[in-house]
Parts: sequence; structure tokens; C-alpha cells
Amino acid sequence: MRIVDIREKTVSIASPIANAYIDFSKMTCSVVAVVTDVMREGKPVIGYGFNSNGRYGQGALMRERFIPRLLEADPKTLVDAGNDNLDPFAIWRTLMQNEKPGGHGERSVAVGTIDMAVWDAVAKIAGVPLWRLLADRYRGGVADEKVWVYAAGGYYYPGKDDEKLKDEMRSYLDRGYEVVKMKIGAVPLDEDIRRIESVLSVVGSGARLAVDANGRFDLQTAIAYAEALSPYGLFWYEEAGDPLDYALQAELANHYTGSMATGENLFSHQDARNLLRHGGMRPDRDFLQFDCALSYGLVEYLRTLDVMEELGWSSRRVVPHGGHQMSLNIAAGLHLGGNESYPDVFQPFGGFADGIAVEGGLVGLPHIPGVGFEAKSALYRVMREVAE
Ligand SMILES: O=C([O-])CC(=O)C(=O)O
Ligand SMILES: [Mg+2]
Repeated sequence: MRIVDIREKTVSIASPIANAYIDFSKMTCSVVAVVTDVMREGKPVIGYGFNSNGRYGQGALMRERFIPRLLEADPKTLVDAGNDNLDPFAIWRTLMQNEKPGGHGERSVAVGTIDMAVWDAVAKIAGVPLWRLLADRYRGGVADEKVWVYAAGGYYYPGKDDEKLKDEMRSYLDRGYEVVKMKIGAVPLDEDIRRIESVLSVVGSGARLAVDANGRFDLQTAIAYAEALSPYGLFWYEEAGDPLDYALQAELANHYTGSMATGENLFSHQDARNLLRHGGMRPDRDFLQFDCALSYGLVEYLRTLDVMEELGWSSRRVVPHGGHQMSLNIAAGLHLGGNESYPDVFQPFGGFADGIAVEGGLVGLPHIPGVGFEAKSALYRVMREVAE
């Protein structure tokens, strides 16, 4: 059993939307296909992966370092003999050969994307959905049948007035979501409060609205927003300050008793550990948003979940960033609290399987081998082009 080829392609996910920190006018992502010599139903098993929005495609790193390392390795060293499958942990060690610790930047995205494709292949070789494989290997066989998801959007873009924002949020409720998320921080506080009140007039209660500042604020601004947001009782207040400014996050907890969320821009278990040690995050109400596709993949995510447990955090406090099916599988198989969803933006990479509707804020997963990409036809079309 061996990996015979790894193909990658950078694709555009450009759109006119913006958060408080970046616009997405030039956003790209990498799509990866890991081709194996294992045959299922007369065809070679191919695992697919992609990196989620926010970081760009990582083709150069993959081509220069990570793909050659895997293809040059002795195939026998990448096999999990006990399970008669590929070994994602051995593959991860091979990918990370001669990489120094620390400085988790773009390489964590490159490795996370390949790792997603490896787990897709592993579950396909095993002939089961990835969520089932994860539950069987790590949670005594118990998987969540459905996963709580919230609709992320509410971006800034040219010509978008409060009426359009309200229409967007109404359409998420119509599609079965119960909690929505909008961007804040790109306009003055009083304008954001006006936008928030518009959305509240549609969703009805602060408990159904999360807001995301994308790391824009200094401490003073983060506190000013905290004070202004407090009366609304929001679902969460996300990434107020710089993702690595743990002191800011810790101080903010003295000014905001509601739930806060952060972690989408922390790319390793060591960074996650620093947040939990030094960021003043509260395990009884706050949320963690680590995204496997940006942070060295599921092999590293298992370490991050271990760190959380050591530091007294339930896995149910994790609701990953990225709105992709890989995190949905991890959420169902490893008992996370839920997953982000992008019903409209970042298509075809956002959203879940065709024909499985969100009901009461919950979504089911397809019962097909692998991550389930084949059940999302617009996405699978892009993936197949990479493999062919
Ligand atoms: O706008 C973005 O970069 C995406 C983001 O923060 C989120 O989905 O939480
Ligand atoms: Mg965010």
C-alpha cells in the first residue's frame, strides 16, 4: 500500500467581502489530491483536502518541501499495519522532518491541507465515513448523529446597507440556522451598534447573534466594544484583539462577562496551550475556534484536544473556524461543541453535503466513506480536476 502521487492546485475563492482586517479580493486556497494504489470499486482511492479561508494557497511550500518528503519516503514506513491502512501519524512525522519547533506560520496550513487529504484516504480505505472512524478509534464508538452549526456571514462589502444585512440573516434563519454571526470592527462603534440592532430586529435575541472583530482592536477599543455589547447578551464576542495578545484577551475578561471566542489564528497545540494558560479564557462560557485545516491537520488537532483536557477544558467548548466538512467530521466523531458554517460565502468550499438540510440549528453528515466531499457536487468537481 502506498501513496503514488500528490497533486495540488491553487484555486481562487476571491469575493468582494471584507472583515475588519482583510478583504477577500485576492483570496486563494490550495486543493490537494493524495493518490494511492489501493483499489476500491475498481478505482484507486484518492484522498482530498483544502485549506480554509483566511490564509492563502500554499502550493509553493507543498511543492518545495512537503510533497517531496512524502514521495521520497520508504512507503513501508507510512503504513499502519495493525489497521491495514495508511498511517496519518507516520505521514505527519515524515512531513515535519527537519522542521524546527515554533514559528507556526504558513507551513501549518500546507501540512494541514495534506493531512486532510490523508485522513480522507484513510477513511475511504477503511470504507467508512471519517466521523465513524474517529468515533471508533478515539471515542469508544460513540459519534454525534448531528452537529450544531451556526451561519457565519454578515461581511462588509460595497453597497451593503442594513436592509441587505437583514435579508442575509433572515435567509439563514429560513435555512434552519438558529445562530448567525456578523462582522464588526471595520466601521466606528456607533455604526456597528446600528448594524447589530438591525440584525437583532431579525433574529430576535442577542443569544442568537455572534460578532467577530477579526483581531482588529487594541485593548482600549476592545473594552469600549465590550461595554457597548454587554447589554445585548450576545452568543459570543470573537477575536477582539490580536490573536497572539494573550494579555489583552485576559484583561478583556475583566470587562465582559458574556461569552468570548478566539483561536482560529493559533496554529499549533503549543499556541493553543499558551492561550489557555495566559489568555484568561473561561472554560465555563468561552469558545475555542482552532481550525485543523490551518493548524497542521487532525494529527496535531488530537494533541490540541489533549492539551485542552489537561487544562480542564471540555471538547464541547470547541467550535472550529472554517466551515468545512473536515471539521464537521471531527465535531461529530470527537464530540466537539459544533462547527462554523458559511452557507453563502467561500463557495464551493463552504457548506456541507448536498441534500442534508440544517434543522433546528443541527446538521447531519453523509454516510459515505471518507470526509464526504463526494456528497457535495460543486466541491467534488473542483477536486476531481486536481486529481485528473
Ligand atoms: O472573515 C474571516 O476571516 C473568517 C472568520 O474570521 C470566521 O469565519 O470566523
Ligand atoms: Mg473569525
